[in-house]
Amino acid sequence: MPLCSFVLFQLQTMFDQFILSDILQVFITIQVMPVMGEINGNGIGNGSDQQGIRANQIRHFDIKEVLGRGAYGMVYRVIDKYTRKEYALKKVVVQLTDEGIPQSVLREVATMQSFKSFQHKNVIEMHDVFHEVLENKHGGQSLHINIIMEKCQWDLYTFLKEIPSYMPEHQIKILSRQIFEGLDYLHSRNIVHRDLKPQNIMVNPDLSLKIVDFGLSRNYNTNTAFTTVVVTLWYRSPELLLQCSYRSGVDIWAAGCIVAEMYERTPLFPGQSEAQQLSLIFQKLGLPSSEEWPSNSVVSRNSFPEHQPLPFTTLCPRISPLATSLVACCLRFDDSKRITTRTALRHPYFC
Ligand SMILES: Nc1ncnc2c1ncn2[C@@H]1O[C@H](COP(=O)(O)OP(=O)(O)OP(=O)(O)O)[C@@H](O)[C@H]1O
Ligand SMILES: [Mg+2]
Repeated sequence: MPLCSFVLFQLQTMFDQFILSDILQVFITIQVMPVMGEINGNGIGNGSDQQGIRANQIRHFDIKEVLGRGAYGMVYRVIDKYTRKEYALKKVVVQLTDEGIPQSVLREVATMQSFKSFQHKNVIEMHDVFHEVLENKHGGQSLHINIIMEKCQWDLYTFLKEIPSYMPEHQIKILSRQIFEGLDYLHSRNIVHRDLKPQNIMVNPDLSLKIVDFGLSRNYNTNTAFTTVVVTLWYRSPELLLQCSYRSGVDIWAAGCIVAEMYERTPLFPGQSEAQQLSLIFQKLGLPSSEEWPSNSVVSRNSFPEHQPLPFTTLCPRISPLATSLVACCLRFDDSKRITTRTALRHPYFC
């Protein structure tokens, strides 16, 4: 099937699950931009940007070592051969079969494209996205999506693992504030990250912090209920685990877990299955009352034993009283009572 018909087929079959702006973005990205690519190298960009990347092709970059791996992509350190600037290249390889391009990849491309116009110090700067269609050894074709972004030093997971001792509170505060500032930027643009976790938060030696990996992001409207199973288990909020509708509160829950983890250097709720994750949350924070239990939950409250909340000093012995107060506001069972990014940034913890 020619690539353009294939992409149109993809878009059609995804119509039910994909919002219109995503479709337009993906259409522009996959369908229209290759034409521009012929004129302008193979770039899905405007050929050059303020940072000096020209009509982009992979041969314009020296590919160095692997910086990280994810579900779909490998991330490499690369050097622009012309400007000698260093970047991170996320390469997503998609086999072009009749099964089609994974929706999450299309979503990430669309989101990353829209992020080219967004600028925030705590959200990774995306310089360009371009693609190549390559022949496989056995005759098939694969689509290589190359995302050029600013390169950071560590992800927060590696950072917390490698620092020799506990972080002083003033440093935790610097990092925490930036998580909320990055989220505030995303939420104010109706983007819920949905997969916030230490692996998706980059840290640099000057303690600047950037949120990455919008593979599972999606534009949302206030009343939209999404499909579930998106946030990595340990940082997954109760409404996701109970398969209820959710909004930006899922990121606030994850942020609360991450702030606590920065003090303890160990995850707050390290569940191994969805059921165990819920049990662990209720064992530590107490079983919510029947009034609080969502009426549309697929799991009954009776499935769990009664638990009283444990004091935070037991859960997180290293956390300070003001940090406890902020984390507690992030970890409210009812997402409508959870703190917002705006209010969190005015919390006395940050004053
Ligand atoms: N800009 C960057 N600078 C340095 N390292 C990075 C950068 N972006 C990502 N990494 C590293 O690569 C890892 C994987 O990146 P990323 O989260 O973007 O991909 P992913 O998890 O495959 O995404 P997806 O959820 O779409 O599968 C990160 O956890 C991190 O260690
Ligand atoms: Mg990731």
